[in-house]
Amino acid sequence: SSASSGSHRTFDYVVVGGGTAGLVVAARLSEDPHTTVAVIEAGTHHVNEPLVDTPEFFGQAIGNPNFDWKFTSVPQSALNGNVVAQPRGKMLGGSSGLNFMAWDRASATEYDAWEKLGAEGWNWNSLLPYFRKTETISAPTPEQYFPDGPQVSNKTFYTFHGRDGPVQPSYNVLYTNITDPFVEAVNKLGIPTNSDPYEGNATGIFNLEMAVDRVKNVGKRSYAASTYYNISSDRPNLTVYLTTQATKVNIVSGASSQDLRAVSVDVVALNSTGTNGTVYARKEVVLSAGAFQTPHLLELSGIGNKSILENAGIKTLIDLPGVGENLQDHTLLTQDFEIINTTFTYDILRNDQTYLAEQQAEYAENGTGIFASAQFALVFPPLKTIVSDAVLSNLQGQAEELIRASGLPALTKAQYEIQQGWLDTADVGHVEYIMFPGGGVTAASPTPGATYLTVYMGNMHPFSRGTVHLNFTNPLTPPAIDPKYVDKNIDLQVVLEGTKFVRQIAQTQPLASLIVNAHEPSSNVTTDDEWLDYIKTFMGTVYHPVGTAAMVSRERGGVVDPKTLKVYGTSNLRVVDASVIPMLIAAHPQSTVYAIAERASDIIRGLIR
Ligand SMILES: Cc1cc2nc3c(=O)[nH]c(=O)nc-3n(C[C@H](O)[C@H](O)[C@H](O)COP(=O)(O)OP(=O)(O)OC[C@H]3O[C@@H](n4cnc5c(N)ncnc54)[C@H](O)[C@@H]3O)c2cc1C
Repeated sequence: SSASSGSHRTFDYVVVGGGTAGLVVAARLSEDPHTTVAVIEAGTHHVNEPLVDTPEFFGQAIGNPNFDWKFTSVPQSALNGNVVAQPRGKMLGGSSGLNFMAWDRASATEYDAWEKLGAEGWNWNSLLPYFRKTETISAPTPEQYFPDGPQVSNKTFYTFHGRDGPVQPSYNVLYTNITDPFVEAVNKLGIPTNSDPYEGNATGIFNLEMAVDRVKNVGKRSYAASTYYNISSDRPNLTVYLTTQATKVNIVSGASSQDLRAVSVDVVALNSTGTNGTVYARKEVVLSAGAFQTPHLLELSGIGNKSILENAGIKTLIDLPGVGENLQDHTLLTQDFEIINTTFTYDILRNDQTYLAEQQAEYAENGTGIFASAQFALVFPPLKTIVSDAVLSNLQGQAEELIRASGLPALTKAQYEIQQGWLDTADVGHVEYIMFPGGGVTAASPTPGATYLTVYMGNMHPFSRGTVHLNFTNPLTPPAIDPKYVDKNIDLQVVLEGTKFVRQIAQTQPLASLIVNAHEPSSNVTTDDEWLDYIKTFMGTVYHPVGTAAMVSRERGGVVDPKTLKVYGTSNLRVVDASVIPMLIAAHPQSTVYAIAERASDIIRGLIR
């Protein structure tokens, strides 16, 4: 039910942020008809909005204030002072409504590392039931396997996948004829096809599930608003405040001198349909505002590093120096190649107006065809597959030096020790390649009539650590986001090696004979210095910030207790979103965020102790 202004603004639970995690928590807590739940969401609910629903339009809502918070980083010193765009979904559904719909998981080792860092109870085995609980998915058909990928039995498939969860991901149904040659070239370079990367080893090259519904809302993005909100929206005990921004959690002394209590949330209307004033929580406040805005709200509420709060003139209620620290993100570098134009690619939507019109009609009629597709192949090689032994040992040396550096925060040191091992591990992807069969996404414009192959490269396990902190005390001013991209030289070097390897893929058969030339960067870019120049000019993000309210021990710099997800020093303020992830994983995070929120909901309901 939608909120009207009025006097009944007290609920058992107030969830701040109706995004990916927030809508899971709201849907699960409101299953009990005697529990009242409010969601405070700054964006609107987009219904029948092509820029959200149509898979082929992925990326087009970025930068549009109706969908995107449009944050930017502070100037990045290792990138010649460039600022890097930091889009975040501003709508019911949050970033699950803005993202590229990739639906994958990391390797078991990477989730188990969270527990090693101190996130007690959070590991592959404890998350697997929640991955399954989130989704309904059909096993791939024989045509949906990549070359050289053995078929997985239904029994095995459903050990690792869900049959009755709200999100409806699916395998793509339309493939271009550049995909198989790309897979075969990657195979030749020692990276095998992985038929089911969802079983705990997510390395290799694989066809992935996409959050595209082909069952219920056929051909549409399957995201938190169309799934978790849809199943709960007509409950009278669930209230959603849209176009309403939370500005502060009000906190008072609690029963014990140790623990403070969150009692209400101040809110500001962003337009005439929004709500001004205060929303009250009888039991708890749950922060699900995402990896940038959750720490921002904590600081605005007096929880954070005392000296940062003092500088801003905010009274410190809980001195918690981990708030807004430990920011980690996957950096992105994009290259494209012109390919011979007898090859069918997504460029056809630019190059063939008849096909475009036919496809538009088919999508409008049936929800099928190229507009229901966003086709990628994902490649997660271990580091040693893409670099020489000499480079590997050099990188290991750099990691060792980083570990020995004095003044390293305890959490970072523990992470580095794990990451150093991963430099030489077979079951952890170190970089990611995303193959998109089409062009038009690099800085160089496509030539009319030409066809392209795009390869995005991401660094999965960076050593650089950034911060997000309040900028001004005006709560409506965005926080200062400083990801410190490639701040550590080892990251720059991994990106350099990873980027150069893309050329190697392009030079390997059967792909090589389909390539006309390197388009962006052009084949003039060959030396390391030229590559580094390209990297520093064009580095962006895969949009995966995590870690800014980490669930590790307070002594280690944690912000929430992993057993309860309660903010240290409070009895009833929890964080449930990507902020709690203690260390990045080699995967796109959304399916993991949904699983975290499912497990968190069981913790809040007392089903896990
Ligand atoms: C452009 C883009 C592409 C991506 N591509 C992929 C992909 O292909 N696959 C993948 O797995 N992941 C992808 N991701 C990442 C993934 O979407 C996020 O990791 C995930 O959705 C984060 O979930 P969350 O619940 O932490 O935050 P969000 O889903 O962002 O939710 C936060 C919510 O809180 C609201 N909010 C924030 N502050 C306030 C406030 N003060 N008051 C009221 N409301 C507030 C926001 O409007 C938002 O709705 C992408 C992200 C982006 C931005």
